[in-house]
Amino acid sequence: MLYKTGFILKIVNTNHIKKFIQKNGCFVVGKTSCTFAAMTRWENYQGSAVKIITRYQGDLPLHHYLKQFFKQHPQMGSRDRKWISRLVYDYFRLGHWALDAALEERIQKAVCICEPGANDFLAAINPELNELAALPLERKLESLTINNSAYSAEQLFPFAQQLSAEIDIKTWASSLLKQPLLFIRVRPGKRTKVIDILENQGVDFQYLDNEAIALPQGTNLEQLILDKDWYEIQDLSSQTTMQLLTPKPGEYWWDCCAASGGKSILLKDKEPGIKLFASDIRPSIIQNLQKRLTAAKVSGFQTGVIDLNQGDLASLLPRKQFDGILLDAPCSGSGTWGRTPENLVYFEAEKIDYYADLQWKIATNVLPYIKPGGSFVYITCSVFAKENEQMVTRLLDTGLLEKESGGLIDGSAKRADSMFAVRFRKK
Ligand SMILES: C[S@@+](CC[C@H](N)C(=O)[O-])C[C@H]1O[C@@H](n2cnc3c(N)ncnc32)[C@H](O)[C@@H]1O
Repeated sequence: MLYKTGFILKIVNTNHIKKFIQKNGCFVVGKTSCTFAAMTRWENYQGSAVKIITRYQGDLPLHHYLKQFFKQHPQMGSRDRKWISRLVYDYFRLGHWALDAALEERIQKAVCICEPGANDFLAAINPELNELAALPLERKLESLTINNSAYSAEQLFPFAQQLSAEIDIKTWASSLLKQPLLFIRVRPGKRTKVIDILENQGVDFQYLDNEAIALPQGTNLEQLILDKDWYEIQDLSSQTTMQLLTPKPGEYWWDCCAASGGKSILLKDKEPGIKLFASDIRPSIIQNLQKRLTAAKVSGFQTGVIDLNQGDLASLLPRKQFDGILLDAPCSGSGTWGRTPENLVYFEAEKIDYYADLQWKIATNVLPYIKPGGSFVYITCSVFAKENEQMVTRLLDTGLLEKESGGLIDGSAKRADSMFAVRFRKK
């Protein structure tokens, strides 16, 4: 803005303007009177958030989009980037509630609702809302309207009809208004070392059951824990799926939608004595998996690139049958929308059928490769019945499987993702 207003540079000392900008965020010229009006740092943040929300079309993950945006605006420092990102993420957390409202109103109310208390942005931009921001979430939701529209869970989350029966829409929708925590899984034998570091560095952490530790979002783990094989970043509910995995030494397991290998490492940590085959649909994904497993010092695994949406897989597999198959299926990801609230706004309900069809095809294509008596673990990070309970019913109807245990893993009260995981036994 400063550099467009060339004539100012002629009449005012440039250092003076630079100092002014550092303090206030920017500098504008009143068009008619030629008097100078200061745009505060906070107005600037709001302006940038409006720009981002207007331009973003949901076609790539929001964190990638923000990264690109900040790359194009290198003058923004880390504090600026953090604040602008917070405003944008809070905006999307409101889901479909009053999407037609003016962006500035919606951003300010989103910050009031989603931030845990009074904050510098609202103090500067809207002190009245800042007073409300200190109240408990329920009180804020009762007292606020956006563009004259009152809050309801169904307005925020219009897919209530599709939810798994165990999920209460009110609790679910309000859980989306809070940013989830960062969870790590401490690798075997590293618990004391990791906890010592976190304590010595004064990190505000919570040690949970098993190997899980909850940390505030934004904790810079890479700087804190230099040994990368001491922990894995893994959501709490994803860690909980470990309870269903029962690999025994010498068994041969197939992680058939392995992505970068989060569950492969989980399997190997649970039972290092298994042999593991990990596959996914694209070579680049498998290259990442190989790097990640090597960095995690995991050995004894083979990999493959396989599209499971096709019939005869036998020639692509390292053996005819496996003791266990883990299918962490491609899904709507709706159980993780607390972390990716942009999907709450851009998701189209027809996609649920697309994923359910794909999950069915993949599951029925891999079933022949499980030994009789072997395990089949089906996992999604979805909260939709069609991808979860209804898929279990369809799989049981094949007559090939018995359900052993599992179901919904509701992470909403723990500020974690929600997942669905079931272990079957092949008859
Ligand atoms: C939910 S992710 C798996 C996450 C992984 N298990 C983990 O713990 O990090 C689902 C994976 O399924 C893969 N996928 C999608 N369609 C596929 C197909 N037709 N055949 C094989 N894999 C597929 C995706 O590439 C994606 O990596």
